[in-house]
Amino acid sequence: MTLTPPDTPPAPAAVDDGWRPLDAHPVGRTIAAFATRSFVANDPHGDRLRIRYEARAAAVPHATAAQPAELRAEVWFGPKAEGPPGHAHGGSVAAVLDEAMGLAVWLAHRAAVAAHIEVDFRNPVPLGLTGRVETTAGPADERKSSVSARLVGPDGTVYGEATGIFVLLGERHAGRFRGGGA
Ligand SMILES: CCCCCCCCCCCCCC(=O)SCCNC(=O)CCNC(=O)[C@H](O)C(C)(C)COP(=O)(O)OP(=O)(O)OC[C@H]1O[C@@H](n2cnc3c(N)ncnc32)[C@H](O)[C@@H]1OP(=O)(O)O
Repeated sequence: MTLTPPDTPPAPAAVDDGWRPLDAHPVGRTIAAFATRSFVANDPHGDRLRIRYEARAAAVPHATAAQPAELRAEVWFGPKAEGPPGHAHGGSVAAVLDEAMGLAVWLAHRAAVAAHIEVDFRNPVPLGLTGRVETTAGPADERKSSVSARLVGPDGTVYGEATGIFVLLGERHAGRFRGGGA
């Protein structure tokens, strides 16, 4: 007995496009551990934001102009992300884009913090949307990397676009961004 009607075309063979969960990569494991504590990603079962990162091996560990780092995420905006009625708060959209850009730079180069970001809100994000964040981190000089990101819906709608300058952490920042908390 088959559950497939005879006129249904066979499912296309799965194509391995190289994307893996972030923690499947050596550098990505450290980054994924950081993300379990971060403002954006720390509540994967909550009602605000749920986000899952993936990376492509070719991007790790050093991006070049010809081969930029590729980190992407699937993100869900839940009811507690509300800003305008029924829609996501701009801060939640900006935070998602900010974090994804930071992690993309980290994946491509090393840990970095945002020095400057710009966000364009292209369309209001309906609560309940599951969208995709795509990032592109280019090459870095000794101190910084530029990076861009966008949030796209399943139908191709672009909800937000961002660019950023991320400063790579080095000796001069020793102690400034230590872990901790109260
Ligand atoms: C294991 C590790 C744990 C930590 C992990 C953290 C991961 C986080 C993951 C992601 C989380 C999500 C992400 C987040 O939310 S990160 C959180 C939000 N960001 C911050 O809290 C950062 C606060 N700011 C600072 O601490 C300092 O200002 C930094 C460190 C950023 C720079 O101070 P520093 O004294 O070090 O730098 P510099 O002055 O020598 O400048 C260096 C270069 O950068 C250029 N520049 C500087 N500022 C700007 C600007 N505003 N626009 C354009 N360009 C700027 C500058 O011209 C120079 O370029 P050049 O002259 O070399 O060409």
